[in-house]
Amino acid sequence: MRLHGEVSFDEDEEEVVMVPAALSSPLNGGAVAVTRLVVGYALTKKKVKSFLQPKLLLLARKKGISLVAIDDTRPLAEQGPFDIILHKITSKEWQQVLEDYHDEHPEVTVLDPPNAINHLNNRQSMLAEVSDLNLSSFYGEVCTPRQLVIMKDPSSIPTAVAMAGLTLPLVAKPLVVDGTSKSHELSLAYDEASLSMLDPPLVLQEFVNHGGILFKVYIIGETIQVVRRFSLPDVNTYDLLNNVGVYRFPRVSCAAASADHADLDPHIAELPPRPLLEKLGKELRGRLGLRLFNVDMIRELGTKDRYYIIDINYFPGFGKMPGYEHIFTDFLLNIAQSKYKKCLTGG
Ligand SMILES: Nc1ncnc2c1ncn2[C@@H]1O[C@H](COP(=O)(O)OP(=O)(O)OP(=O)(O)O)[C@@H](O)[C@H]1O
Ligand SMILES: O=P(O)(O)O[C@H]1[C@H](OP(=O)(O)O)[C@@H](OP(=O)(O)O)[C@@H](O)[C@@H](O)[C@@H]1OP(=O)(O)O
Ligand SMILES: [Mg+2]
Ligand SMILES: [Mg+2]
Repeated sequence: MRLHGEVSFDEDEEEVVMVPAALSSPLNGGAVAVTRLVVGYALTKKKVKSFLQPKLLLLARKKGISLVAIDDTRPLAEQGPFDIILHKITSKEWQQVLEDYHDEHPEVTVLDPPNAINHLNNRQSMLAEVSDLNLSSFYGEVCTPRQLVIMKDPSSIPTAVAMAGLTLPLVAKPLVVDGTSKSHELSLAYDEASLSMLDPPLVLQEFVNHGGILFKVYIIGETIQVVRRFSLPDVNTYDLLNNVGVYRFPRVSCAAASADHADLDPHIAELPPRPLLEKLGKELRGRLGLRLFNVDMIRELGTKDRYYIIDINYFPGFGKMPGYEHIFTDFLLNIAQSKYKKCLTGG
């Protein structure tokens, strides 16, 4: 933990600095050791716009957190010093820079480790940790839709699907998630023959009817928050018998509005039980080795507690989460406090 160690009196301080409890140390005459937490960020322009909203910047400033843009054209070692680095840049070069920097500066918290994030950049590995989760059946069942990975040769898809015994309709998703809009282009395939029109590499996932509502579960460290979003509508037998072909969707989730204040059937709107979400968040945090992500969850239509996880995203659109500025700044301060405590106890 880097303590910048300036000594000042509250009333003389130009900026209002709320010194985190574990970091403040009263000195003679009521002065406090002013501590600044320096958080470097390497984010795309789009992410900076959606995440670094004025309300977050203002609160961070009040709490003594400096958010500093990392210049990726300059060596990282020449910038900072940083206490924490936030990042969502998928290039191999950046990941190497970050790993080298972390080897040199293990005291800096990197949120999160690039190799752990990489797990979420592939729609097969992202769900692997979920498929053997064993959440207590008391709270409900959490699983993933059956899916098949197709690497190449579209003409082989109908046979591969039949052999795997997947049930139509199927959602086709690009295998790799690399931040491009192309990696969010989905298709819904109604019949086997049309599957050969798809463009591998992709995953084919069974479509699960869920009443058109999706639960976005945001995880920021130990805090979990869930919101409702409109999702794809259910597909019934009539639709299945009367539709052929592949329906393409540019980016479903981006267009999906919040359904938190919509007048919905209570069976469909009911949020997943809190204990289930707590357990899920804790398990996934540990298994994925990540602290900043969200999980897209749906409840199978007609069931009370059968949930499917269909997507996991690293450093998602936290700016859309109500009250994120408080949760995120507290999260950063907690990291600093635990490091400081460790430092004091020599741990
Ligand atoms: N197996 C499924 N069954 C039912 N609906 C699905 C399924 N998979 C995806 N969907 C619908 O399609 C949407 C987009 O799918 P998904 O979340 O996998 O894509 P994404 O591009 O990774 O989204 P995001 O922008 O959240 O990263 C979901 O939010 C949901 O509405
Ligand atoms: O667009 P937003 O900022 O809100 O965030 C979206 C984010 O885009 P960004 O990282 O470019 O911001 C996406 O990341 P990539 O896969 O494209 O890298 C993905 O994580 C979505 O799930 C996020 O939406 P949410 O799930 O929170 O609704
Ligand atoms: Mg999604
Ligand atoms: Mg996604």
